[in-house]
Amino acid sequence: MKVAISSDHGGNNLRKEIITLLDELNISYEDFGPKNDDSVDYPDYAKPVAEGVASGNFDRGILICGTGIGMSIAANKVKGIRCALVHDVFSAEATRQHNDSNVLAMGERVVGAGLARMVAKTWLETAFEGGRHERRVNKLCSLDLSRGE
Ligand SMILES: O=C(CO)[C@H](O)[C@H](O)[C@H](O)COP(=O)(O)O
Repeated sequence: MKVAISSDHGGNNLRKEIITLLDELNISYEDFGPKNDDSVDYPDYAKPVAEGVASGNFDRGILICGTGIGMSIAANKVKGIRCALVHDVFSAEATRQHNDSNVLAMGERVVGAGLARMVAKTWLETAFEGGRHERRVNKLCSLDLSRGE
């Protein structure tokens, strides 16, 4: 599995924690920054991760900002992205099993590093269940087409 990861300034510390987790799990990744703590705009950092996943260059994406909300809104505007904003382990498992989410968003100002690591590990290690959920995910994908770009 190859993961793309980025944050804004509000998620820099948690991004570093999650990168440590990816190293521990031997999961390959590309870090899209930012490279310092300057204030930046989250859509600029969501874009390369979401587009990298949508294009197939990466299997999954992880996005972190202060709340995770801005990053999740931005990512879900990219066709093919199912970004889940998650701060608990139950939802991390459920969104992989039921939604086949391909991007995880978290907020550094919302969740502690210990729980965020558990959320990310669960999300990375849980498989999509398929079955009835596949029909629903296909309907999600068809909503992309109805945007009429
Ligand atoms: O997009 C967000 C809110 O939904 C993120 O939490 C951002 O990190 C936040 O808006 C950044 O705020 P700041 O006051 O510029 O640090």
